[in-house]
Amino acid sequence: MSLATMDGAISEEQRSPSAQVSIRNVTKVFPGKKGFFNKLTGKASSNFTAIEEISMEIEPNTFVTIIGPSGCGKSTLLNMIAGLMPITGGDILLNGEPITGPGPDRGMVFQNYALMPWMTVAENIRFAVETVDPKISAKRRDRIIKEHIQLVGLTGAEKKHPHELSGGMRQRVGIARALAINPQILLMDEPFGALDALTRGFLQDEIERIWEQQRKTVIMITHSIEEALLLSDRIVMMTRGPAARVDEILEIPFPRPRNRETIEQYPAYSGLKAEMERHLFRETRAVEEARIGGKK
Ligand SMILES: Nc1ncnc2c1ncn2[C@@H]1O[C@H](COP(=O)(O)OP(=O)(O)OP(=O)(O)O)[C@@H](O)[C@H]1O
Repeated sequence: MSLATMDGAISEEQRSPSAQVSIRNVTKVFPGKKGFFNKLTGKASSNFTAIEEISMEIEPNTFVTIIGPSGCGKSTLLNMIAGLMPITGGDILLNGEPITGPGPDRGMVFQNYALMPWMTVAENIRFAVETVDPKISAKRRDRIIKEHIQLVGLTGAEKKHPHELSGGMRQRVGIARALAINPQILLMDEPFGALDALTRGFLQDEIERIWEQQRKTVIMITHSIEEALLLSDRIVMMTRGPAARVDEILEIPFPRPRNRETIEQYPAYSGLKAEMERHLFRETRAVEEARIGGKK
């Protein structure tokens, strides 16, 4: 990934010719409501600029995390990369082509798992595989399902339904389903946010192990500084909203495979952690101050 400027703009020479994802001056404005009440009062609620002129280039096989204060627009940005939400201004390119909607080149993992409750583990994965490739042979499909259930450590749970699984196991299904369509990019929106600390740690280790095997490009949102430092090659720190921007992009130099027990011993670890803490405290404090000021 290259570039990170306070004003978000990138010049031609900063643009990476090898970028897999190019986010160029992207802005998202949510339109104000024009409901019945607004018609009666003659007042329309004003438009809301969530993010403004965000730019970054992401090279293949990099693990990128996005971190920033609550409500700054992380999910908005990820949803636009996923093609689930229209872009107001700018472009998001995947391999040089503008993203205009969702596609099998991007697999998504959601915080709330988003599994089909009436389907078993194997059926949830099968559904995704068949949606992407309706003509796939049964033999190949079943092999993909089996391999991905194995990959996330769920062998034996193939016939269980989501309600029979713990949160950690459900998210393993979510990860298997996203990877089973063999996407170029894995998009993860706070994938471990709903899990207890221990399960979260186990799944972080699993993601690190799977990433070592597959080296897919990952773009992940997290609120955890330690999680970002354990998993990322680059950490994108966003400013507070409205009109959130990229403040800085940190390069994470630790060698791989990484291990949570040893990573803290690298000399750069404490400095990077302190920098991220300072950023998040500063941005979150400003959000709180604006909120209190707004209530007066
Ligand atoms: N559909 C929508 N209509 C209007 N405003 C929206 C919509 N979706 C998001 N927003 C606003 O855009 C801003 C960014 O929201 P978003 O969910 O992307 O932030 P986030 O950084 O992912 O938050 P969190 O860390 O709390 O999950 C917020 O102020 C939110 O209220």
